[in-house]
Amino acid sequence: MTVNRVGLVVHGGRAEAVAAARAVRAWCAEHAVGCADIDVWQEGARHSAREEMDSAGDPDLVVTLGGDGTFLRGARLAAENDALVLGVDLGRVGFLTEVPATAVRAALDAVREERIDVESRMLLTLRASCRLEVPAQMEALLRYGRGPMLPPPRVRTECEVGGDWGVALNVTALNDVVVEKLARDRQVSVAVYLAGRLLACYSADALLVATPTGSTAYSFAAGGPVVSPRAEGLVFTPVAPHMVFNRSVVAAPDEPVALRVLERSGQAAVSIDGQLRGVLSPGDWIGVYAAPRRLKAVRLGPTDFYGRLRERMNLTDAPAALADGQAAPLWPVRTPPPEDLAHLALPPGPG
Ligand SMILES: NC(=O)c1ccc[n+]([C@@H]2O[C@H](COP(=O)([O-])OP(=O)(O)OC[C@H]3O[C@@H](n4cnc5c(N)ncnc54)[C@H](O)[C@@H]3O)[C@@H](O)[C@H]2O)c1
Ligand SMILES: Nc1ncnc2c1ncn2[C@@H]1O[C@H](COP(=O)(O)OP(=O)(O)OP(=O)(O)O)[C@@H](O)[C@H]1O
Repeated sequence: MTVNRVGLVVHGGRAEAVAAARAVRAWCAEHAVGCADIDVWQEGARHSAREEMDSAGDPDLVVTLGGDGTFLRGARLAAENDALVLGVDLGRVGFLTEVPATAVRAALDAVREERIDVESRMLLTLRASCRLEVPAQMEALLRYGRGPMLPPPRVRTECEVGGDWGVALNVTALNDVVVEKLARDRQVSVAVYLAGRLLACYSADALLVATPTGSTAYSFAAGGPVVSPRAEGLVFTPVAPHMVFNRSVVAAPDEPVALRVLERSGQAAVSIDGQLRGVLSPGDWIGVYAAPRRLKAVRLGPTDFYGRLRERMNLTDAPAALADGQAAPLWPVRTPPPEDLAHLALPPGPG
């Protein structure tokens, strides 16, 4: 895997991330690999993923130095170019990031020497009844948020658009697409369709569609299931629905989840991976589906997703269970697994 150019996305508000960026630039200089900073927070306007990647000289590896938010911003850029993304963990939770800051040079060596795995993760994209835009007066309110907004998503010209099938928008979500109430005091009323069939009409604070990766983010906070990132599917989760049916539904990877704002509902905001991208008025709809494109994430070894879940989410054991005994490993890993277990995902065996 030849890496000719690295794009750096840095959490500029964190000194350790700024120091780690210096280490990446030094490594690139030593190995004659081009390196460009991608300043997604540039003063003034933010740019489309295409523009960011063009001005960084089309990197084939995006390195993020920060937390999960920084990784999500880097993933959006990497997906645009089918580039690899490597997350260096300099955040508060670090659920998505792969390597500690102390291992950044070793990680870059591993990429260069092709001692890595590339994990393919599902991304979501969408079609909408109209182009997504944020009204100009809302920009002023966003100064209470995280700085400048992304430009409106462009229409995917490579797709057939219009007619009953709506406008294909160039958005990719690694975590989730969220439709949420815009006014604090007015829930949204939304009809939800799975695989083209009406599931139910919801009145709720928000409705979200998550990937398996995003199942541990907002969907998890709203009571949704934890889904292995190796599984395929779309998780629909309502947030505070005022109705009896409040469960998540997990759709198959080829089943779209569509959300239509009902006639007398309040307006709704659309967020993609936590970033506000548009406003829906009554009658508007979005259809969310698995993108043909996937994220290519650098892995330095087998991912211990459940270990990370236990550790990063501070999962605690039942007090009575702790009093009743210690959890020993389920199966010994000192010998190769018997034939009937050989096809299963188990911790690495000897050697
Ligand atoms: N109530 C909530 O939990 C809530 C509300 C809004 C948005 N979000 C999530 O925040 C995400 C954007 O992240 P951000 O860091 O830019 O904003 P943020 O700083 O508001 O992040 C929320 C938290 O979620 C963590 N996180 C992000 N992605 C994760 C994942 N896939 N698995 C586990 N934890 C994850 C982050 O580390 C952070 O602690 C959105 O995609 C959405 O899922 C969560
Ligand atoms: N290059 C930069 N210049 C200025 N501000 C920056 C830069 N990079 C990041 N920031 C600031 O840091 C914030 C990033 O916050 P965010 O919560 O997304 O971080 P994170 O990567 O998820 O880490 P954490 O896990 O600590 O939240 C941005 O809102 C922005 O204000």
